[in-house]
Amino acid sequence: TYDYFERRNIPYVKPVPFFGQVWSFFTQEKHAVDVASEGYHLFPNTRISGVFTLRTPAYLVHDPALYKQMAIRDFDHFTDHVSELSLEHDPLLARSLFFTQGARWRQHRSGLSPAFTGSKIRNMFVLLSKSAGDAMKRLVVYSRGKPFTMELRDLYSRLGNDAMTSISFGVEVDSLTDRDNEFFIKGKRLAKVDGLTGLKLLMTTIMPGLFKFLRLGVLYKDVNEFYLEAVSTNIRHREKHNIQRPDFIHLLLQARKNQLSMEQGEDEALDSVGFSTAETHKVEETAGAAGDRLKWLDVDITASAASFFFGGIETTTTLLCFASYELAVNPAIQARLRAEIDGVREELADGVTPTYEVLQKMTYMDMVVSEALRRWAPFGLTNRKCTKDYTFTNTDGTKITIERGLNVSIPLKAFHLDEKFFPDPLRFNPDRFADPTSFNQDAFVPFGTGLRNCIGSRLGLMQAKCFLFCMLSYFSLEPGPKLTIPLELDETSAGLNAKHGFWMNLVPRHV
Ligand code: HEM
Repeated sequence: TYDYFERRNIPYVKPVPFFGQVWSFFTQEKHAVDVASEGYHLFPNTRISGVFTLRTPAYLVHDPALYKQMAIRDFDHFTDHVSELSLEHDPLLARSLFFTQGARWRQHRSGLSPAFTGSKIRNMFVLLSKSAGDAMKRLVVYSRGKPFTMELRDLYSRLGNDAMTSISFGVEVDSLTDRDNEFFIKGKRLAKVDGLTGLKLLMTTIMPGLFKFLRLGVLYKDVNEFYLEAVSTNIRHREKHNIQRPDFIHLLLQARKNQLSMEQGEDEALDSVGFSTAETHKVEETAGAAGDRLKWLDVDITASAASFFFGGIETTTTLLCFASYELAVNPAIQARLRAEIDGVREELADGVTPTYEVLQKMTYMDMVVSEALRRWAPFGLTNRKCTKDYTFTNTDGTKITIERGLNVSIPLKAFHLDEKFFPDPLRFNPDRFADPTSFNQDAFVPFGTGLRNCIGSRLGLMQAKCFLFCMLSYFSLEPGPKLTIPLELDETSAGLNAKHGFWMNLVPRHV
């Protein structure tokens, strides 16, 4: 078994007998993303390297151009993410876009894409900015005009929970005041990516076969039941009272009636929300799938709403935490961003709540957010399953064939921190994005690339920009006494997190 790569003359990470790379995941000396990306640093002169999970060979892509080629031109060879969840044990996650596969994924993705156009996100943005603005006003009252210290991961996950609960599940909650409301508690369990859930998620990607064999579920049973009940009740209430609200439930109900499509009036000018916006690709449904159309039962609608929550909340919270950390430790960058914010205030009806269009044209905000996504990629590793044998040429001219069924990892974080693509990569320098032609754009992939890229990039970016706008309008950010500088990362978390939290002093500005 372990001579698989030797025979093919492909560099590979030497496995720990029987465990392969999995051993390092469980000893947790390094973060799981770094363990999975180890070959990238060991073998700089190849487009791909090998690794073993238990006794099964898998690949790691080293060349961003190869990732792009696999994800776009040769997509038919890599249509799926690797995890396989069971519909029985994970009724929501197994139906969610990230985890569906084959024809079902195609139906899902092409059905959902019209819900993520610039025009639709702009409509939802009204709910988002209201939720963020109201929360900030409550923080201002709480501060009584004096500086106070706060852990920002907790704060942003509460704000994110409220915004996403409103947008995804059609329910308004206030987790700053009502700290233990059920949507916050269940939302935390839904989007939790560390502890046991994180371990199980990790297993679905590195040992999908074993995970399925053990008949494990990732999400807690009570979480599945809570959201199914909440969304079904919400749907019945809307139908009975003919309620329309610009949120995902509304769009998914339109999909149920076959009325969700790219509309004539879609305004393309709203599609780009900054340099990092993921490209939109058209996904065709396969011929065989047409007769077996997705019916958008309540469980499908709930699963989609839950997947937007699951996919969006941790990632966007992570982006906000690390961006805030960099702003706190780089006061000149914070001052420049604040000057840009103050400069657009007079265009806003109330002088503080940002609009979609105003955020769209803030260039320095975009540079700061792009650099935060580069320096601290919230999603450091993605993957593809090879669905059809794939042959390409390596740097030394030899042909390599990835066999059907093998897993391929893509080290997004390693691309972002490679000095060959981004000189002085550990330095937080938004000015890199002043001229994006100055670097290899294939290597900047915070939302992945190709047909299976992130469907929610517009929403994630707009949410992050809106929260940063509100935060810096009302407060200056300074390192708090408990903040470790430089940040010490939590190597045991499945996501990207600070070991000792993001403790900041929030100093009120008088606006
Ligand atoms: C800063 C915030 C975010 C980051 C950094 C991020 C990053 C990513 C990445 C790297 C992928 C995998 C792409 C690939 O395999 O090529 C992904 C997939 C996905 N993301 Fe996001 N994401 C963010 C926000 C969101 C939001 C707000 C939503 C939903 C509203 C969302 C929903 C999804 C879904 C459903 C997928 C799976 C797409 C598919 O398999 O077709 N994400 N995201």
